[in-house]
Amino acid sequence: MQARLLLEDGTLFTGTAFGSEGESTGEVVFNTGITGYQEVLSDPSYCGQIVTMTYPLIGNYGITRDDFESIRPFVHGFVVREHETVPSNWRAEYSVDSLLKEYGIIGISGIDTRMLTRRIRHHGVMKGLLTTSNKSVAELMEQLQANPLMIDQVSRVSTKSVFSCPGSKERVVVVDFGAKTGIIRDLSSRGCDVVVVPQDTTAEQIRRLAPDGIMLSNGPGDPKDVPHAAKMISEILGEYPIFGICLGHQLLALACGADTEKLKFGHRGGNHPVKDLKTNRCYITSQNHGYTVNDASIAGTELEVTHINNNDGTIEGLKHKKHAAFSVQYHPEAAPGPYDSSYLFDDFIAMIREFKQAKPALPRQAQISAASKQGLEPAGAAAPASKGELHYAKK
Ligand SMILES: NC(=O)CC[C@H](N)C(=O)O
Repeated sequence: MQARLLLEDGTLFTGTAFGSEGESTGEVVFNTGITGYQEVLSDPSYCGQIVTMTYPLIGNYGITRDDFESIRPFVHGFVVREHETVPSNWRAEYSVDSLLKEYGIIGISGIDTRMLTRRIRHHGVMKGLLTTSNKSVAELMEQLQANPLMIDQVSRVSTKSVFSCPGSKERVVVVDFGAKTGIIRDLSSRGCDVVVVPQDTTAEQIRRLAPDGIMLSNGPGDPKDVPHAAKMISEILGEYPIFGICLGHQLLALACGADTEKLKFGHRGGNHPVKDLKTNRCYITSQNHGYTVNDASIAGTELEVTHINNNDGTIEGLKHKKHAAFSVQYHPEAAPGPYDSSYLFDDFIAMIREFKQAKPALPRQAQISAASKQGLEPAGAAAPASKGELHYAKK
Protein backbone atom coordinates (compact mmCIF):
# COMPACT_ATOMS: atom_id res chain seq x y z
CA MET A 1 0.00 0.00 0.00
CA GLN A 2 1.14 3.53 -0.75
CA ALA A 3 1.79 6.09 2.00
CA ARG A 4 2.55 9.78 1.55
CA LEU A 5 4.20 12.41 3.74
CA LEU A 6 3.36 16.03 2.99
CA LEU A 7 5.38 18.82 4.60
CA GLU A 8 4.24 22.35 5.37
CA ASP A 9 6.62 23.72 2.70
CA GLY A 10 4.80 21.65 0.05
CA THR A 11 7.36 18.83 -0.28
CA LEU A 12 5.64 15.52 -0.94
CA PHE A 13 7.25 12.12 -0.32
CA THR A 14 5.61 8.99 -1.71
CA GLY A 15 6.60 5.63 -0.26
CA THR A 16 5.28 2.32 1.00
CA ALA A 17 2.98 2.05 4.01
CA PHE A 18 3.73 -0.15 7.00
CA GLY A 19 2.20 -0.26 10.47
CA SER A 20 -1.30 1.16 10.65
CA GLU A 21 -3.45 2.73 7.94
CA GLY A 22 -4.97 6.21 8.30
CA GLU A 23 -3.89 9.80 8.68
CA SER A 24 -1.76 11.60 11.24
CA THR A 25 -0.40 15.12 11.75
CA GLY A 26 2.73 15.90 13.74
CA GLU A 27 5.95 17.84 13.95
CA VAL A 28 8.45 16.12 11.65
CA VAL A 29 11.81 15.61 13.39
CA PHE A 30 14.85 13.44 12.68
CA ASN A 31 16.93 11.15 14.88
CA THR A 32 20.48 10.24 13.86
CA GLY A 33 20.89 7.08 15.99
CA ILE A 34 22.15 3.99 14.18
CA THR A 35 20.39 1.69 16.66
CA GLY A 36 17.86 2.32 19.43
CA TYR A 37 14.68 2.65 17.37
CA GLN A 38 12.56 0.86 19.98
CA GLU A 39 13.70 3.21 22.75
CA VAL A 40 12.98 6.14 20.41
CA LEU A 41 9.50 4.81 19.59
CA SER A 42 8.65 4.34 23.27
CA ASP A 43 10.22 7.59 24.57
CA PRO A 44 7.25 9.76 25.69
CA SER A 45 9.22 12.91 24.79
CA TYR A 46 8.36 12.19 21.12
CA CYS A 47 4.62 12.46 21.81
CA GLY A 48 2.96 14.29 18.90
CA GLN A 49 6.00 14.03 16.59
CA ILE A 50 6.55 12.17 13.31
CA VAL A 51 10.02 10.69 13.72
CA THR A 52 12.41 10.11 10.81
CA MET A 53 15.36 7.80 11.38
CA THR A 54 18.39 8.90 9.32
CA TYR A 55 20.05 5.46 9.56
CA PRO A 56 18.87 3.67 6.39
CA LEU A 57 17.89 0.24 7.77
CA ILE A 58 15.41 0.07 10.62
CA GLY A 59 13.76 -2.95 12.23
CA ASN A 60 16.56 -5.49 11.62
CA TYR A 61 16.76 -6.62 15.28
CA GLY A 62 12.98 -6.43 15.84
CA ILE A 63 11.17 -5.37 18.99
CA THR A 64 11.85 -6.63 22.52
CA ARG A 65 9.32 -5.54 25.12
CA ASP A 66 12.11 -5.30 27.75
CA ASP A 67 13.68 -2.41 25.83
CA PHE A 68 10.64 -0.13 26.01
CA GLU A 69 11.24 3.21 27.68
CA SER A 70 7.58 3.60 28.70
CA ILE A 71 4.34 1.69 28.63
CA ARG A 72 3.64 2.34 24.93
CA PRO A 73 4.87 4.31 21.91
CA PHE A 74 3.66 7.91 21.67
CA VAL A 75 5.04 8.96 18.24
CA HIS A 76 2.58 10.23 15.64
CA GLY A 77 4.31 8.55 12.72
CA PHE A 78 7.51 6.72 11.79
CA VAL A 79 9.58 7.42 8.66
CA VAL A 80 12.36 5.12 7.45
CA ARG A 81 14.40 4.49 4.32
CA GLU A 82 14.19 0.71 4.50
CA HIS A 83 12.00 -1.27 6.86
CA GLU A 84 13.02 -4.84 7.76
CA THR A 85 10.01 -7.15 7.96
CA VAL A 86 11.97 -10.23 9.06
CA PRO A 87 13.93 -9.30 12.19
CA SER A 88 16.92 -11.41 13.09
CA ASN A 89 17.89 -11.37 16.74
CA TRP A 90 17.46 -13.91 19.55
CA ARG A 91 15.72 -11.27 21.68
CA ALA A 92 13.26 -10.19 18.97
CA GLU A 93 9.64 -10.83 19.95
CA TYR A 94 7.94 -9.18 16.99
CA SER A 95 8.54 -6.65 14.22
CA VAL A 96 8.33 -2.86 14.12
CA ASP A 97 5.43 -3.32 11.69
CA SER A 98 3.35 -5.26 14.27
CA LEU A 99 4.23 -2.77 17.01
CA LEU A 100 2.99 0.15 14.90
CA LYS A 101 -0.16 -1.79 13.93
CA GLU A 102 -0.88 -2.58 17.58
CA TYR A 103 -0.80 1.10 18.57
CA GLY A 104 -2.41 2.63 15.46
CA ILE A 105 0.79 4.35 14.28
CA ILE A 106 1.41 4.95 10.55
CA GLY A 107 4.80 4.11 9.06
CA ILE A 108 6.25 5.10 5.69
CA SER A 109 9.30 3.45 4.11
CA GLY A 110 11.15 3.70 0.83
CA ILE A 111 11.50 7.47 0.81
CA ASP A 112 14.68 9.54 0.58
CA THR A 113 15.19 10.21 4.30
CA ARG A 114 18.45 12.03 3.54
CA MET A 115 16.58 14.59 1.44
CA LEU A 116 13.86 14.89 4.11
CA THR A 117 16.48 15.53 6.79
CA ARG A 118 18.19 18.17 4.64
CA ARG A 119 14.82 19.91 4.17
CA ILE A 120 14.27 19.97 7.93
CA ARG A 121 17.81 21.22 8.58
CA HIS A 122 17.32 23.96 6.00
CA HIS A 123 13.78 25.00 6.90
CA GLY A 124 13.62 23.99 10.58
CA VAL A 125 11.20 21.44 12.02
CA MET A 126 7.90 21.46 10.16
CA LYS A 127 4.38 20.22 10.51
CA GLY A 128 3.72 17.15 8.38
CA LEU A 129 0.79 14.99 7.38
CA LEU A 130 1.27 11.26 6.99
CA THR A 131 -1.48 9.43 5.10
CA THR A 132 -2.38 6.17 3.43
CA SER A 133 -5.44 7.78 1.76
CA ASN A 134 -5.83 8.64 -1.94
CA LYS A 135 -6.82 12.27 -1.34
CA SER A 136 -5.48 14.96 -3.68
CA VAL A 137 -2.40 16.94 -2.61
CA ALA A 138 -4.49 20.15 -2.47
CA GLU A 139 -6.93 18.47 -0.11
CA LEU A 140 -4.10 17.13 2.06
CA MET A 141 -2.46 20.58 2.21
CA GLU A 142 -5.72 22.17 3.32
CA GLN A 143 -6.02 19.52 6.01
CA LEU A 144 -2.40 19.97 7.10
CA GLN A 145 -2.86 23.71 7.47
CA ALA A 146 -6.08 23.27 9.42
CA ASN A 147 -4.71 20.67 11.88
CA PRO A 148 -2.91 22.33 14.81
CA LEU A 149 0.16 20.74 16.36
CA MET A 150 -0.47 19.00 19.64
CA ILE A 151 0.05 21.02 22.83
CA ASP A 152 0.02 20.02 26.52
CA GLN A 153 1.52 16.62 25.74
CA VAL A 154 2.87 16.30 29.30
CA SER A 155 -0.61 15.79 30.78
CA ARG A 156 -1.23 13.00 28.23
CA VAL A 157 1.89 10.99 28.99
CA SER A 158 2.42 11.51 32.73
CA THR A 159 1.27 8.86 35.19
CA LYS A 160 -2.19 9.53 36.64
CA SER A 161 -1.41 8.09 40.05
CA VAL A 162 1.53 7.77 42.40
CA PHE A 163 3.48 4.51 42.28
CA SER A 164 6.64 3.29 43.94
CA CYS A 165 9.68 1.19 43.14
CA PRO A 166 10.87 0.44 46.68
CA GLY A 167 14.52 0.56 47.63
CA SER A 168 16.43 0.73 50.91
CA LYS A 169 18.44 3.90 50.37
CA GLU A 170 17.63 7.54 49.56
CA ARG A 171 13.98 8.29 48.81
CA VAL A 172 13.80 10.05 45.45
CA VAL A 173 10.53 11.51 44.21
CA VAL A 174 10.51 11.40 40.40
CA VAL A 175 8.15 13.99 38.94
CA ASP A 176 6.91 12.25 35.81
CA PHE A 177 6.58 14.69 32.92
CA GLY A 178 6.86 11.71 30.53
CA ALA A 179 9.70 9.89 32.25
CA LYS A 180 11.77 7.29 30.46
CA THR A 181 12.06 4.01 32.36
CA GLY A 182 15.84 4.41 32.21
CA ILE A 183 15.73 7.19 34.81
CA ILE A 184 13.89 4.95 37.27
CA ARG A 185 16.21 2.05 36.39
CA ASP A 186 19.31 4.16 37.14
CA LEU A 187 17.94 5.31 40.50
CA SER A 188 16.71 1.83 41.48
CA SER A 189 20.00 0.20 40.56
CA ARG A 190 21.65 2.53 43.09
CA GLY A 191 19.24 1.35 45.81
CA CYS A 192 17.01 4.44 45.79
CA ASP A 193 13.50 4.23 47.18
CA VAL A 194 11.77 5.68 44.12
CA VAL A 195 8.31 7.26 44.27
CA VAL A 196 6.93 8.41 40.91
CA VAL A 197 4.35 11.21 41.03
CA PRO A 198 2.13 12.87 38.37
CA GLN A 199 3.24 16.03 36.59
CA ASP A 200 0.75 18.25 38.45
CA THR A 201 1.85 17.21 41.96
CA THR A 202 2.12 20.25 44.22
CA ALA A 203 5.00 21.20 46.52
CA GLU A 204 2.81 20.32 49.53
CA GLN A 205 2.06 16.86 48.19
CA ILE A 206 5.76 16.29 47.54
CA ARG A 207 6.64 17.31 51.12
CA ARG A 208 4.19 14.72 52.43
CA LEU A 209 6.24 11.99 50.74
CA ALA A 210 9.26 13.00 52.86
CA PRO A 211 11.76 12.80 49.99
CA ASP A 212 15.53 12.97 50.27
CA GLY A 213 15.80 14.27 46.71
CA ILE A 214 13.72 15.26 43.70
CA MET A 215 14.22 14.08 40.11
CA LEU A 216 12.59 16.21 37.41
CA SER A 217 12.11 13.90 34.43
CA ASN A 218 12.27 14.37 30.68
CA GLY A 219 9.02 14.96 28.80
CA PRO A 220 7.43 16.11 25.55
CA GLY A 221 6.56 19.55 24.20
CA ASP A 222 7.22 23.13 25.19
CA PRO A 223 8.35 23.60 28.81
CA LYS A 224 6.17 26.73 28.94
CA ASP A 225 3.11 24.45 28.57
CA VAL A 226 3.75 23.25 32.14
CA PRO A 227 3.75 26.47 34.24
CA HIS A 228 2.44 24.68 37.35
CA ALA A 229 5.60 22.53 37.38
CA ALA A 230 7.91 25.55 37.29
CA LYS A 231 5.91 27.01 40.21
CA MET A 232 6.21 23.77 42.19
CA ILE A 233 9.97 23.67 41.54
CA SER A 234 10.45 27.26 42.70
CA GLU A 235 8.65 26.35 45.94
CA ILE A 236 10.83 23.32 46.78
CA LEU A 237 14.13 24.79 45.54
CA GLY A 238 16.56 24.79 48.48
CA GLU A 239 14.33 22.46 50.52
CA TYR A 240 15.44 19.28 48.70
CA PRO A 241 18.33 18.44 46.36
CA ILE A 242 17.06 18.56 42.76
CA PHE A 243 18.30 16.89 39.55
CA GLY A 244 16.62 17.78 36.24
CA ILE A 245 16.89 15.91 32.94
CA CYS A 246 15.92 17.46 29.58
CA LEU A 247 12.39 18.87 30.12
CA GLY A 248 13.23 18.76 33.85
CA HIS A 249 16.34 20.87 33.09
CA GLN A 250 14.27 23.40 31.11
CA LEU A 251 11.68 23.58 33.91
CA LEU A 252 14.36 24.14 36.56
CA ALA A 253 15.68 27.01 34.43
CA LEU A 254 12.20 28.55 34.11
CA ALA A 255 11.64 28.14 37.85
CA CYS A 256 14.86 30.09 38.50
CA GLY A 257 13.82 32.98 36.24
CA ALA A 258 15.65 31.98 33.03
CA ASP A 259 13.91 31.62 29.66
CA THR A 260 13.61 28.85 27.06
CA GLU A 261 13.37 29.01 23.26
CA LYS A 262 12.88 26.64 20.35
CA LEU A 263 15.86 25.36 18.34
CA LYS A 264 15.69 25.29 14.55
CA PHE A 265 15.73 21.49 14.29
CA GLY A 266 16.75 20.24 17.73
CA HIS A 267 19.21 17.57 18.83
CA ARG A 268 18.09 13.95 18.49
CA GLY A 269 20.58 11.10 18.41
CA GLY A 270 23.27 9.26 20.29
CA ASN A 271 26.47 11.13 19.47
CA HIS A 272 26.05 14.74 20.59
CA PRO A 273 29.31 16.10 22.04
CA VAL A 274 28.99 18.04 25.30
CA LYS A 275 31.77 19.91 27.10
CA ASP A 276 32.00 19.99 30.89
CA LEU A 277 33.21 23.56 31.48
CA LYS A 278 34.87 22.67 34.79
CA THR A 279 37.09 19.87 33.49
CA ASN A 280 37.11 20.74 29.76
CA ARG A 281 36.29 17.09 29.13
CA CYS A 282 33.98 16.15 26.29
CA TYR A 283 31.22 13.58 26.75
CA ILE A 284 29.33 11.90 23.92
CA THR A 285 25.68 12.10 24.89
CA SER A 286 22.24 10.82 24.02
CA GLN A 287 19.85 13.64 23.16
CA ASN A 288 16.25 14.29 22.22
CA HIS A 289 15.08 17.86 22.50
CA GLY A 290 13.69 20.70 20.41
CA TYR A 291 13.83 23.47 23.03
CA THR A 292 16.80 24.94 24.88
CA VAL A 293 17.53 27.34 27.72
CA ASN A 294 18.23 30.81 26.38
CA ASP A 295 21.84 31.79 27.01
CA ALA A 296 21.30 35.48 27.66
CA SER A 297 18.51 34.78 30.15
CA ILE A 298 20.95 33.14 32.59
CA ALA A 299 22.42 36.52 33.53
CA GLY A 300 20.46 37.90 36.44
CA THR A 301 19.51 34.43 37.73
CA GLU A 302 21.34 32.40 40.35
CA LEU A 303 22.17 29.75 37.78
CA GLU A 304 25.59 28.87 36.40
CA VAL A 305 26.23 27.15 33.06
CA THR A 306 28.18 23.92 33.66
CA HIS A 307 28.06 22.24 30.22
CA ILE A 308 27.76 23.41 26.62
CA ASN A 309 27.19 21.67 23.29
CA ASN A 310 30.42 21.42 21.27
CA ASN A 311 28.54 21.71 17.95
CA ASP A 312 26.40 24.80 18.46
CA GLY A 313 27.39 26.18 21.88
CA THR A 314 23.89 25.81 23.38
CA ILE A 315 23.49 25.26 27.12
CA GLU A 316 23.72 21.60 28.12
CA GLY A 317 24.03 21.80 31.89
CA LEU A 318 23.13 24.15 34.73
CA LYS A 319 23.77 24.38 38.44
CA HIS A 320 22.25 26.61 41.11
CA LYS A 321 24.85 28.81 42.77
CA LYS A 322 23.23 28.66 46.22
CA HIS A 323 20.94 25.67 46.35
CA ALA A 324 21.52 21.93 45.82
CA ALA A 325 20.16 21.73 42.28
CA PHE A 326 21.66 20.84 38.91
CA SER A 327 20.35 19.72 35.55
CA VAL A 328 21.37 18.53 32.09
CA GLN A 329 19.75 18.93 28.69
CA TYR A 330 20.96 15.50 27.58
CA HIS A 331 20.16 11.98 28.79
CA PRO A 332 22.49 10.40 31.38
CA GLU A 333 20.11 7.40 31.45
CA ALA A 334 21.01 6.88 27.75
CA ALA A 335 18.56 4.26 26.37
CA PRO A 336 19.37 4.57 23.58
CA GLY A 337 22.85 5.93 23.47
CA PRO A 338 26.15 6.04 25.28
CA TYR A 339 26.33 5.56 29.06
CA ASP A 340 29.24 8.01 29.49
CA SER A 341 27.14 10.37 31.62
CA SER A 342 25.55 7.87 34.00
CA TYR A 343 27.95 9.15 36.69
CA LEU A 344 25.54 12.09 37.05
CA PHE A 345 23.19 9.79 39.00
CA ASP A 346 26.06 9.09 41.42
CA ASP A 347 26.68 12.85 41.66
CA PHE A 348 22.99 13.33 42.50
CA ILE A 349 23.12 10.74 45.28
CA ALA A 350 26.35 12.27 46.62
CA MET A 351 24.62 15.66 46.61
CA ILE A 352 21.68 14.20 48.58
CA ARG A 353 24.06 12.70 51.18
CA GLU A 354 25.99 15.94 51.54
CA PHE A 355 22.77 17.90 51.87
CA LYS A 356 21.53 15.54 54.57
CA GLN A 357 24.76 15.84 56.51
CA ALA A 358 24.73 19.60 56.36
CA LYS A 359 21.05 19.80 57.28
CA PRO A 360 20.01 16.68 59.22
CA ALA A 361 16.39 15.90 58.39
CA LEU A 362 13.73 15.28 60.96
CA PRO A 363 12.78 11.63 61.33
CA ARG A 364 10.25 10.80 58.59
CA GLN A 365 7.27 10.51 60.96
CA ALA A 366 7.98 13.93 62.43
CA GLN A 367 8.22 15.42 58.91
CA ILE A 368 4.87 13.93 58.00
CA SER A 369 3.08 15.08 61.15
CA ALA A 370 4.66 18.55 60.79
CA ALA A 371 3.23 18.68 57.27
CA SER A 372 -0.20 17.52 58.55
CA LYS A 373 -0.18 20.27 61.18
CA GLN A 374 0.19 22.80 58.39
CA GLY A 375 -3.29 21.72 57.24
CA LEU A 376 -2.24 19.66 54.25
CA GLU A 377 -4.40 17.01 52.64
CA PRO A 378 -4.90 13.66 54.42
CA ALA A 379 -2.23 11.03 53.78
CA GLY A 380 -4.58 9.00 51.52
CA ALA A 381 -4.42 11.68 48.83
CA ALA A 382 -0.80 10.94 48.06
CA ALA A 383 -0.71 7.26 49.05
CA PRO A 384 1.22 5.17 46.56
CA ALA A 385 -0.75 2.81 44.35
CA SER A 386 0.42 -0.80 44.38
CA LYS A 387 3.97 -1.42 43.15
CA GLY A 388 4.50 -1.15 39.45
CA GLU A 389 0.99 0.11 38.73
CA LEU A 390 1.05 2.39 35.70
CA HIS A 391 -1.81 4.53 34.52
CA TYR A 392 -0.91 6.19 31.28
CA ALA A 393 -3.46 8.30 29.48
CA LYS A 394 -4.52 7.13 26.05
CA LYS A 395 -3.35 9.16 23.08
N1 LIG B 1 13.51 14.72 26.08
C1 LIG B 1 12.97 15.79 26.61
O1 LIG B 1 12.72 15.88 27.82
C2 LIG B 1 12.55 16.87 25.65
C3 LIG B 1 12.26 18.20 26.30
C4 LIG B 1 11.39 19.12 25.44
N2 LIG B 1 10.16 18.50 25.14
C5 LIG B 1 12.14 19.51 24.18
O2 LIG B 1 11.84 19.06 23.11
O3 LIG B 1 13.07 20.26 24.25
